[in-house]
Amino acid sequence: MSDNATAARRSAIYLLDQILGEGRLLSECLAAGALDRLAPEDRARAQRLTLETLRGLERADRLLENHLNRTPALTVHNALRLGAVELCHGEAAHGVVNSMVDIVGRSRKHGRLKGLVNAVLRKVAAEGPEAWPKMRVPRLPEWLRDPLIMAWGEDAIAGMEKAQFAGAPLDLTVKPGASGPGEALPTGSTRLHDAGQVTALPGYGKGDWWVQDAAAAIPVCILAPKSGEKILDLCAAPGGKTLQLAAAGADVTALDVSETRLARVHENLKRTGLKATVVAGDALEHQGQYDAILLDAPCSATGTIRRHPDLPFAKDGSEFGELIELQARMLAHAWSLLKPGGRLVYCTCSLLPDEGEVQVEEALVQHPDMSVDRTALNIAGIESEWITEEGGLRLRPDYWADLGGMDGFYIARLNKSA
Ligand SMILES: C[S@@+](CC[C@H](N)C(=O)[O-])C[C@H]1O[C@@H](n2cnc3c(N)ncnc32)[C@H](O)[C@@H]1O
Repeated sequence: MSDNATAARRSAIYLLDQILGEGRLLSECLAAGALDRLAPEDRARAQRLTLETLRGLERADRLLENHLNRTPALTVHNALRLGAVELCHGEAAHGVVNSMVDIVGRSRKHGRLKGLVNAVLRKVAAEGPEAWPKMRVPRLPEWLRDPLIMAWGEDAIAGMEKAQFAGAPLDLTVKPGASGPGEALPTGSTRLHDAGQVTALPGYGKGDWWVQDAAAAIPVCILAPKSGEKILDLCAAPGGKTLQLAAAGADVTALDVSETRLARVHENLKRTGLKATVVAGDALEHQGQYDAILLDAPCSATGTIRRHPDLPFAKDGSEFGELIELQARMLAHAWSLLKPGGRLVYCTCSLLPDEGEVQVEEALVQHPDMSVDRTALNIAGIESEWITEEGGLRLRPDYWADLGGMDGFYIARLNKSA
């Protein structure tokens, strides 16, 4: 057992404690420096272990409950869950068990439970790996599963859960005229299934491409930016769509309320050699007149669970009402910043119709000079059955099942009368 492997496991258990016990998102823990003390490869390992444990949590709990009389303290439970997932993924039993016994044994509060950890994990090592693939695909929690079933039906949700359990490959958007690694997807992004370290991939240093889920690259294709146009990217950070707009030669203003997240936009622009005016500010207070606007509004992010399996555990849906209200206000304000004859793309990485289809239906009632442009959806790789009644585009994680799925998104192009 290497010290590094144990350090990564200890950090993964800490992250699981934060997500499952404190309701914090993994991204928040990382931004707060949770893994800063680890070497880069151990940091990557701790993150991978955390994500794998969350994806397999339901199965791990089922295996563990057979050997536990009562649920232990959260941190011990998380050590057992992590151990169970690693064992069932084929990791050598002695390394995993010794490491978890060591971690729990060193805890002042829980050290006396190291015998229990040893005994339980040995039983899981004996029977878990064979049982694991026969267990059901882990389900979303009911607070999210129920409204999604109402919206899309049981079969679709089962497909989404399968995609979420499988996790996401790495998608790249390649700068026009450059090339990038990976296989080409129908919409033009490229995809790698075993990417490894992103910064080591060819073209990273030259800024030939950036990481962006294939679904997240579609809104800008639908906006169809033209060289020289004055375009506002209203909620821009970390900047994947800003880069697409800038790469098309548009005169881009990239605005976001979060200074911390805007640092990523600056980094991305620098690496790719692309240009945009970056503004820190509230979208609701911004002024100006633009040829085109991209509104990638803050949302529940329920379309990104393939990549962020912490979300259903850290959240409970209680703040979604406020987000839905904010989206409506942002859309109304963005509309006032659009020149007559201009176009706006509204999008969210959400699976909830209230953050997509319903927002557009309501905006159409409120703005007589607004119309949905269905012809703008006529781009490579878009299937006609993904187009919604009101004329938007609904993308779901269960689409492209054979290719490795895509993030859930809602996208609509709205044109303003001249
Ligand atoms: C879905 S993310 C944007 C992702 C980005 N468009 C991209 O492609 O990389 C939503 C963003 O909205 C920002 N945001 C939230 N409230 C805002 C507000 N009132 N004004 C401006 N930005 C806001 C958040 O900081 C977050 O970066």
